[in-house]
Amino acid sequence: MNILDKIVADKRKEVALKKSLIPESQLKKSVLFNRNVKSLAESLKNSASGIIAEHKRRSPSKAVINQSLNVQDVVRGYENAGAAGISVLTDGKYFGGSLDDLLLARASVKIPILRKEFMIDEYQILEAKAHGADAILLIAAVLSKEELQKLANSAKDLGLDILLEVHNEEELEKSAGIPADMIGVNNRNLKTFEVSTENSKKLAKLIPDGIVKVSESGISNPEVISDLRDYGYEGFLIGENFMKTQNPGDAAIHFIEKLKTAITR
Ligand SMILES: O=C(O)c1ccccc1NCC(=O)[C@H](O)[C@H](O)COP(=O)(O)O
Repeated sequence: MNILDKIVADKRKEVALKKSLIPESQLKKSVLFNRNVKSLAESLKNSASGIIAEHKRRSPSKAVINQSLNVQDVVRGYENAGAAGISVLTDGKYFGGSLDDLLLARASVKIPILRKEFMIDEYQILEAKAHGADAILLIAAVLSKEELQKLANSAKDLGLDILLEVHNEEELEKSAGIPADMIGVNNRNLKTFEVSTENSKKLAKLIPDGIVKVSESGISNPEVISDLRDYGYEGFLIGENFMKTQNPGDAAIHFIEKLKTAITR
């Protein structure tokens, strides 16, 4: 079994357990459930940086990245640096995240927040809304077309933006007709962990017009963003490059300063 299949198998068990403890009716009582969400896609379109900065403590590909920081300090630093949005990993077992991280992030920043999670059930979409997310992630590699449609409808009913993640042409074809606000091309192969930003360039022309293009993973250099903008990308998801430092907010400030120079050259 590859790591992605293992993560999803664990997630199915986790969601089943949670459902038995916290009914959907309780999630809908959260004060955040009726909050007006903000559009991450719109924020990316109107942003100078286009950066979605991620809170990521560890990962299957890198083990520990940074476990010593407060989520609120990290996300405030990102907002202050000029990020268009925040991504919060909520998976506990493989990424060291939690729904509490999402709540703390929500309480700390005004910019849109993506719940970065392996979504396999509509229950998790309700959870995302109840904990203050503005957008959710759907990963084409782990969902059938029918599942994608069902989860996307559920997100749209709650007013949440959808970042639909693909890694190859086949997944992009499967995603046709799904009401995504953003298509994210993952530069990391989630089965082998190989990373290449060339993947974003390869798939760019196959993404339908009108959908915000996001390049995800393995971005550590502003020149890469400058290059990907020429392929129509408006969003750039960056985790490890910021989180591996002692001050991710400062790292984002320096990155965005260099990005401005790279873009104007
Ligand atoms: O990051 C991993 O190792 C990983 C492994 C398996 C499934 C998902 C994984 N990452 C989730 C992400 O999509 C990234 O955290 C995100 O794109 C940021 O990537 P990076 O800038 O390379 O930290």
